[in-house]
Amino acid sequence: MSFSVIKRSFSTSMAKNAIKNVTVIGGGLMGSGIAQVTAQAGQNVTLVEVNADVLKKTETSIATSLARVAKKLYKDKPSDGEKFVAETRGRIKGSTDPIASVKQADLVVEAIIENIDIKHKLFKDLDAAAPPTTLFASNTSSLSIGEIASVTNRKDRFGGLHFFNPVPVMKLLEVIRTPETSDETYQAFMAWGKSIGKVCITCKDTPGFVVNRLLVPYMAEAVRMYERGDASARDIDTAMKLGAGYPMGPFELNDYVGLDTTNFILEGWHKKMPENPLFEPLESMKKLVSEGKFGIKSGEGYYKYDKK
Ligand SMILES: C[C@H](O)CC(=O)SCCNC(=O)CCNC(=O)[C@H](O)C(C)(C)COP(=O)(O)OP(=O)(O)OC[C@H]1O[C@@H](n2cnc3c(N)ncnc32)[C@H](O)[C@@H]1OP(=O)(O)O
Ligand SMILES: NC(=O)c1ccc[n+]([C@@H]2O[C@H](COP(=O)([O-])OP(=O)(O)OC[C@H]3O[C@@H](n4cnc5c(N)ncnc54)[C@H](O)[C@@H]3O)[C@@H](O)[C@H]2O)c1
Repeated sequence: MSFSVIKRSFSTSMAKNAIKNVTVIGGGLMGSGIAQVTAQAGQNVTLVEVNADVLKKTETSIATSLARVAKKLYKDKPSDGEKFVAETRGRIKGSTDPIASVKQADLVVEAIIENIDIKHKLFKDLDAAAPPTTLFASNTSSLSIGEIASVTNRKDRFGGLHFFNPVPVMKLLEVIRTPETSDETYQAFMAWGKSIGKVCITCKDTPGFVVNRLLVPYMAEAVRMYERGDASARDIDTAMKLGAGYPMGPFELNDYVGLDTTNFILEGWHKKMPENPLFEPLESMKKLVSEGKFGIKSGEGYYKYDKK
């Protein structure tokens, strides 16, 4: 079982909303979901990872997720579900060569580790390799889009496309424009978001955009409550699910998002805004991250999980 190779045609004008060939860089929690929903919408996807082993894992997680989607969409006709899965997977091509992967891309969505230096290095290379018409977007949770774009020569064709985990289920897409993002690019992002079935909202290039600016301090406050010994993690989770109607409690959500990601977010914001107590990094989270306990993806975080 392997990703198929797709022949693709290059479109030159974004004005017709001709995004057909999308390159997704990073196939972790988010990149795999972004590749999946894009392929589900009938577009060709090249998914780039660091090596063949990670690509294999990405492929497995997309297959598992697609099977869940097919079960729901085609519950009365499983054979159509199988066709849907095969066709969707057939539109995704795996690659370990970021430079080659952007040569024919209409849009590049970056979903690699939340680290400005690593994102800068990647975008510098991609900017030199991609056609000038290619639009670039970052799925960053917390970094400034303008700062990420600063290393490229296409700041007018750069913006934020911030998805939510799990991407195949969460309907929202935050579209972030910097002062330099052109109207044409912004319109193309909004149209593309709609084309892959998302509801788009617009936000300026501010820390955390809309959702994370509210959600991350909430998750951090829950950890502070636990660190003070006010209540157990389990009871805080139960409280927020049964008392506030949240689908997951804050510790379940931290483990789901990835403690490495939340920790990166808090450390980055704290460095930039040390006066804001909401962004103070968390001792228990830093310790778990230093032990490689990132949450569900590593098998342990605030809770323990069965390794699949
Ligand atoms: C930090 C970042 O920058 C920003 C973020 O992403 S912040 C995080 C945002 N995300 C959240 O807040 C998620 C909160 N949690 C939830 O909404 C829900 O718990 C959940 C959707 C993850 C799971 O829902 P839950 O009812 O507990 O479990 P489950 O029954 O397994 O899943 C519900 C449905 O979603 C589907 N589903 C869940 N995960 C899926 C996946 N990865 N792929 C495809 N389908 C999936 C299931 O198949 C199921 O479908 P059904 O209703 O037709 O049976
Ligand atoms: N986890 C979330 O809930 C969430 C939600 C929205 C946005 N984000 C953002 O999305 C991005 C990715 O987060 P994630 O949770 O998917 O992380 P993740 O750790 O699950 O996946 C990141 C993937 O990127 C790959 N990678 C790293 N460097 C690479 C490179 N140079 N080229 C190709 N692949 C590379 C890694 O091998 C890894 O598989 C981050 O910027 C994060 O802040 C995360």
